[in-house]
Amino acid sequence: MTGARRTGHDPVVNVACIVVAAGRGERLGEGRPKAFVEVGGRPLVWHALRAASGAARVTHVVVVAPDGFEGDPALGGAVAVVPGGATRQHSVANGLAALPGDTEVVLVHDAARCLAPSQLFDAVAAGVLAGHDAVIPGLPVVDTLKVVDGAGRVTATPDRTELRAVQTPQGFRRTVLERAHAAAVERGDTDAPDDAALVERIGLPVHVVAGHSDAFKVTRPQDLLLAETVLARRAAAV
Ligand SMILES: Nc1ccn([C@@H]2O[C@H](COP(=O)(O)OP(=O)(O)OP(=O)(O)O)[C@@H](O)[C@H]2O)c(=O)n1
Ligand SMILES: C[C@](O)(CO)[C@H](O)COP(=O)(O)O
Repeated sequence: MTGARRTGHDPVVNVACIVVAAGRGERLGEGRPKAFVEVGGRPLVWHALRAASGAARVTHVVVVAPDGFEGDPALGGAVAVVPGGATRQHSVANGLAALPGDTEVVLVHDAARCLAPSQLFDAVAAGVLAGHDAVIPGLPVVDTLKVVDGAGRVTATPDRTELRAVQTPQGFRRTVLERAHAAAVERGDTDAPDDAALVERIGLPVHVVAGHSDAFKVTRPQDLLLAETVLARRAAAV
């Protein structure tokens, strides 16, 4: 989709979404890139692009695709398709390099979080438009977490009320995300866990908003079963 949108009384702001879909999906073990594994009869990336394009505040969608999949029909919902990199961080950098010059806000989204709803994209974008440099969705953790040393001994039990399991889309002021990625390259970092971590490393605050239970990441085979269940629940609700 193209064209800046006027949202309510906001001035026109171009909000681009980079959907990273170039991972191998080794933990899923389907023998093909995870983003092209199907749930509800459609590839994960198709669902992710549908949600990104359906967000009222998103004006431009770039997808980062694995080798050989650049022309796949599932990518029809994206304006631009760019090649993936060796790590997620490299893939995001490739997407960033392909943004139109007038982009002011960037959302970065995992194709693997294929059922994150459009409202979550809008909520994250709204946080950036309200003045935060970086906004990420997060949910409280449901397990007690332990810090464990190399010998298998527990060294700490963090207070889980302070912990969040973070999701995508993550939203940034474009100049901040570009600075964070450039600083990572200077430091020699190549495989950041997420984009917010790169912003933290340049000393800027990252704001957390409520995540969504449907924004879980398809990582292992049982996650496909959950995705099918969510789609069936949605179909039954219409
Ligand atoms: N070189 C990479 C690695 C990951 N990703 C994307 O980043 C998201 C989160 O990555 P992850 O869930 O780890 O996907 P994979 O790397 O495919 O999974 P695995 O580690 O099991 O191989 C996914 O949408 C994936 O396609 C990417 O675009 N480029
Ligand atoms: C970006 C991310 O989805 C935030 O939770 C996550 O860090 C990706 O992790 P992965 O190990 O690359 O799947």
